[in-house]
Amino acid sequence: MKTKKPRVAIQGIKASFHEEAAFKFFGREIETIECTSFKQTCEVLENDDADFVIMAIENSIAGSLLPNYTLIRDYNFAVYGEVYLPIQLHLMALPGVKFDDIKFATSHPIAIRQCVDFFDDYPNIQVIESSDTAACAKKIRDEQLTDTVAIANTLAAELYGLNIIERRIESNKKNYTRFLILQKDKTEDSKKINKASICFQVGNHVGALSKVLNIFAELNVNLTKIQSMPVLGKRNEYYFYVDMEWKDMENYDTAIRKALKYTVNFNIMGEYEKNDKV
Ligand SMILES: O=C(O)C(=O)C[C@]1(C(=O)O)C=C[C@@H](O)C=C1
Repeated sequence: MKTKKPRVAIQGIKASFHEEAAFKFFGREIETIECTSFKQTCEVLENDDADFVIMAIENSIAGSLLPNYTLIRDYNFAVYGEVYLPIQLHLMALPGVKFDDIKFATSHPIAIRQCVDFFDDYPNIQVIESSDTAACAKKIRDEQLTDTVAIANTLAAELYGLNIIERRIESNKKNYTRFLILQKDKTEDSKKINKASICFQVGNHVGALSKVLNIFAELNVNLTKIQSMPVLGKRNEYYFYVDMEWKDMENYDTAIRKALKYTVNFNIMGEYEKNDKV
C-alpha cells in the first residue's frame, strides 16, 4: 500500500533552512507547503491543510525565536519532535558577479544576525532584511540582480542557479538551529519517549520557581532549556517554557505529578524522542 507523503508547512520557500530541516527529520518524501510567515504555517495546520509545521525555535548564535513560543501556546499545538540542523551560510550571486560588484546583501533577519562579524568588515555592503534565505536567492535569479548577493544555503544556490562567492560567513562555525515539529493534536505514538516540552506559571513569591525546578532535580530529570516570556498585560508574571529529558519514565511521571501542585496553567506541550544530533 502506498502511504501518503506527510504535508509539512514551512516558513519560507523550497530550499530554505526550514525545508532542509524538514528533509532531515522526515526524509525527502514530503510535500512542502510554502508559507510567508510563521503565523501562516500555524493557520495552515489549524485548517488541516498540512499535517505538520516545522518551526525554528533557537539558534546558537542569534538565540531564541521568542514569538514562536507564543504562537505554539496560542494555537495549542502539540510538539511531535525536534531536529537540530547545522547552519552554514554562504554568499551567492548570479554567475559572473564578483565580490567587488556587491552593493546589497539580502537574507532572513535571523540569518543576518548570524553573520554580523563578517559584515562589520565590509561596511560598504548594505545589508537588507527580507523574507527567507531561499526567497532572496530566487529573487536574484528572477530579477537578474547583478549588484546583490543572498545569504543562504547550498540547496538554494543549486536550485536557483547562483554561484557561491564566499563560503561559511557565519560568526561561529559551530552554528546550529533547533527546530520543533508541531502537530494539531497529540497522538499516541509507539515511538520512544525520553524528552518533553512543558509550560507553566508560578506565583510571584520567594522560591516559587526554584521549588518546581528542585522537584525535577530530585527525580533525576535533566532540564535542557528554560525560557521565560511575560504574560501579556500582567506585570511580574511569566510563562516558563521548560524542556527536559530523563532515563526513567517513572521518575518523569512522578515529577510532573508533583510539579502540578506548585504551578498554574500547567501544560505538557509535547512528549517525544530526543533527537539532538547536529
Ligand atoms: O530563511 C530560512 O531559510 C529559514 O528557514 C529561517 C531561519 C530562521 O527562522 O531562523 C532558519 C534557520 C536559520 O537559523 C536561519 C533562518
